[in-house]
Amino acid sequence: MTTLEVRDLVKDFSIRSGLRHSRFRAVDNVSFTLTPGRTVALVGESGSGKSTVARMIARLERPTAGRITATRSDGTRVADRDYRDHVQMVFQDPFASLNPFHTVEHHLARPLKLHGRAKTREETRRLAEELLERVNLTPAADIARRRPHELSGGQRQRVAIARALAPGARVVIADEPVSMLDVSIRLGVLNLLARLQREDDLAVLYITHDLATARHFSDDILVMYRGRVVERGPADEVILNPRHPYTKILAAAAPNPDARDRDRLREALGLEPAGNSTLPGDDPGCTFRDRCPSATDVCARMPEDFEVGYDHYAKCWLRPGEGRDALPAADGTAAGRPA
Ligand SMILES: Nc1ncnc2c1ncn2[C@@H]1O[C@H](COP(=O)(O)OP(=O)(O)OP(=O)(O)O)[C@@H](O)[C@H]1O
Repeated sequence: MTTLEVRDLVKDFSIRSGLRHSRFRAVDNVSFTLTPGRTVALVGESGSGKSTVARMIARLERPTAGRITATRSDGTRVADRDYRDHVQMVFQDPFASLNPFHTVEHHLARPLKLHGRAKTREETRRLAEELLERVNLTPAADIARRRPHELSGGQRQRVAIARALAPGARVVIADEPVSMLDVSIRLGVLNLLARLQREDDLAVLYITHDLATARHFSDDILVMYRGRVVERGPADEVILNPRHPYTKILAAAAPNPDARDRDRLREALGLEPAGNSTLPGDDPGCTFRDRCPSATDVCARMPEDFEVGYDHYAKCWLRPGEGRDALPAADGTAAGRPA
């Protein structure tokens, strides 16, 4: 079993427009832990930084600051060279993630050999077919011989899931794994991920726009807005009892604010297109304050994570059960609150 700890993760990108260079913070001090047998959903609208977090965990992007540590159940830290045996990724696009020139068997044989799980050709074939059966792709021998274009989108995503499990991974990062699939087959793929998670006691990070499936398939939810986690807590709590004004609006825009509905959602939120205004080194205050119906002067300062329920935190100056009048004074003291 493997636990993945993400601490104070930061990613700054430099952007060039003409002769001007500027930097902006796409991920701002994000922390969470993925533990065996649990799913954490990372939700938020397009551009909030979810994929950048996933790409840093998958080591496709180098963090500007912070650390990502994988630990075995005996407490030993997973060395860099073994990291990919433990942590694997399922990408959004099953069409782009498989090589059109290679058979399904080749896609599975490679990680099996690379990570030392199979030595002989026979063993590799047997393990590849076992993996295909586990993801309900049967008859496995027949599927193994096919190339990606001979498979449907759902079947390709199942191959991608089998490939993620091939190295024996115990942590799976699923970045919008069903958003490019036909609506009718999405649940099937999510149910498959949930079954594999139970069977292998996987630690899963499920990245999505869809609050309904986040609630159904996750134990905990993290809500991201402009690079920051603005609310976190048990899935039911966050969806049924949202505390951050942004989560409230997202929850109200549910049931299905998925990729196809992004523009509609943005419109509903009154948000400008994806993009962060957070600059490295600044205290830009609450990044939601320009849209927030409850914002006051104090929101010019960045709020801490306040505990708003059991294991439930919101990065907002508003306290549980308190209204607009109960916000603290601009210096953050409780002076503005009623006696
Ligand atoms: N390589 C890059 N260079 C510059 N900016 C980038 C780069 N990658 C991502 N960004 C920016 O970082 C921000 C966060 O992007 P990210 O893809 O992580 O968001 P997201 O929440 O996953 O959105 P989506 O759901 O659309 O994938 C966006 O403003 C994006 O334009």
